[in-house]
Amino acid sequence: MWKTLGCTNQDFDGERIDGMGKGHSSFCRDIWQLTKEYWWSEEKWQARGLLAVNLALTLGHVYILVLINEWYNTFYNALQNYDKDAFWQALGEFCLLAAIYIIIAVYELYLQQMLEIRWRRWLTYRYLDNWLYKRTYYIMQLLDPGTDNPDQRISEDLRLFTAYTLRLSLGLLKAVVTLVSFVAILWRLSGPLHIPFGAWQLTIPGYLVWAALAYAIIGTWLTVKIGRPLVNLNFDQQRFEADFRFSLVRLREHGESIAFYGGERQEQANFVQRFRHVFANFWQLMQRQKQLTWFTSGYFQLAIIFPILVASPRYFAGQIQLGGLMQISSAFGRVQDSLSWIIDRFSQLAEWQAVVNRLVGFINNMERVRHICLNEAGVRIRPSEGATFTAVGLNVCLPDGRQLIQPLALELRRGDSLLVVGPSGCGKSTLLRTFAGLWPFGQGEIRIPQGQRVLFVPQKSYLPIGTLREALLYPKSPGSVSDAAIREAMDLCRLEGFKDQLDRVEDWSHILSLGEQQRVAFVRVLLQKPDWLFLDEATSALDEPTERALYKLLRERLPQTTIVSVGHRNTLSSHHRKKLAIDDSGNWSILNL
Ligand SMILES: Nc1ncnc2c1ncn2[C@@H]1O[C@H](COP(=O)(O)OP(=O)(O)OP(=O)(O)O)[C@@H](O)[C@H]1O
Repeated sequence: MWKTLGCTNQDFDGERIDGMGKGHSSFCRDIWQLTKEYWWSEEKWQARGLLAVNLALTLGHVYILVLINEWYNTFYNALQNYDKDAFWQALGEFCLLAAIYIIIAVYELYLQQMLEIRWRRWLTYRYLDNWLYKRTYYIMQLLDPGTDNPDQRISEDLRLFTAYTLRLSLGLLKAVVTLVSFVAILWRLSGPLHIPFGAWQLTIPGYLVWAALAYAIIGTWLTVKIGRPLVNLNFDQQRFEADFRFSLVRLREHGESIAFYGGERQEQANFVQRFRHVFANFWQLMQRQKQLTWFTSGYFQLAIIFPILVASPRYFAGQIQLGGLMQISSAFGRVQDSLSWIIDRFSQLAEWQAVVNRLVGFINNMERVRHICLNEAGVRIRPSEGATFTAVGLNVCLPDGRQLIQPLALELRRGDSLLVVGPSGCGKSTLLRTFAGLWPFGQGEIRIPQGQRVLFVPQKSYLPIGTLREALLYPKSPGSVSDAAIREAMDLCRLEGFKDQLDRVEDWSHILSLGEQQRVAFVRVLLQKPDWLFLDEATSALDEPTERALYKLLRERLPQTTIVSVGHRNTLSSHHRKKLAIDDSGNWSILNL
């Protein structure tokens, strides 16, 4: 049954990472998918304007480099010719060029960073919207365990993506323009090379250009070959680091429970185990980077003397002066720099590709789980026509397709109260999740009255870190209810001891007892006044008199509210009019109390 519905988490195996082997066209498609929306968004004019200024500065940068290269010729010739006037004039020119260069360099970085952070802000909000939309964050946990650490993707990967995309694409542009400009200069300075072959003579025009091209292309090819495994290694490194960090955060979150159990040894073993992955992967990364560094540093050292070596025959033949030799050396360096740009950036390109894979995988999987839930979920939630809550042929299953509860038919009217009972693990909480539209596994239909307030209260309610007022009103905003109303609800729910602490900022889940946290949930109920209230063992940590008082309060204050409670205690029966009993095999019956 579940296979035809497609509603099982076995449909997902996470995104596949093929690294460089993924294919350039699909990589470009991925980049385009991530990039296009911002440049056509409501921020497009600011973004495009900033990009245009960045492009102009990049081109200006290259132009200044060309002028400085020309300056080499003048300056070294002045030195060689002992020409003092030309020397001072060249120094003056240099000061001017250097001043312009500094201004361009400062604003190039500043405006690029401005564009980076604006783009990151836009993408972060978009990813957050997507992640929170229609409870995608929760459904992903059920349907798509392959998407690891979404938090890291939103905080870290988006930062890297915007930084790399801008730096690498502007860097590429600079490299191409520099290459074209300096190849032209090198060609002009180079002259032909004559190689004698017995009676014949081989003439290579512009031989310095060919030497620079050959040097850089061979170097680039070797670097790509050596550095290719870095793509997957970087991807894994990010994942292992995030897993390790997350396990540390869990210790902090569950510190008390772990301390009661004395689970430090177990936790330590868990940390060590996770850190082993970090270590082992980093070790491989190191080895690979070592190989790459052997190569690249040798390559760059050789690049210092290589141009002088190849241009020296013309110098010693008296065809060029010292200024020409120095200009050749500088131009050769620029050609080689821009061609071997990929060498310098290889590990960044690898990481960039890993980041793009992760982000595209994340956004596609978010869309996929939402699509499945909207179109293929077995349990459909529809608005009901009257003021009744109805479940029709509701078949609740586990993610692997096993049936939990036999097809259920249920009708609840305004003011009704239903207690759901059954042995532990029979599916009571899962039934409430299904009512809330959080559980897509199964079949059937739920009809919920439209435009009415529905509130689900779990055994342990979420308490945000912040003021007690925020915790009491969650998810409403702090200004939405008066302090007088909050204090009155606190009195009624026996939280009067905290009335003067509404502004205290704390992690309240670590301060309030479980019973107090359950009373906070009842304050929320009184303040939010839902029409339909679902309570999942919401009074399990309270003593019986307090439980009785709170249910009495609900009846007095919210007489029209329909209450569905899940619980094990016999005392709960007296607060409800109907009982839904479920057994271990998923059979059910409804009794009047
Ligand atoms: N995300 C999940 N993936 C797989 N199985 C799950 C998941 N969530 C719950 N289950 C299983 O579904 C079954 C029903 O769980 P549920 O929490 O609904 O039981 P319950 O009747 O509320 O139990 P209790 O009375 O102990 O709270 C259990 O066997 C549980 O292990």
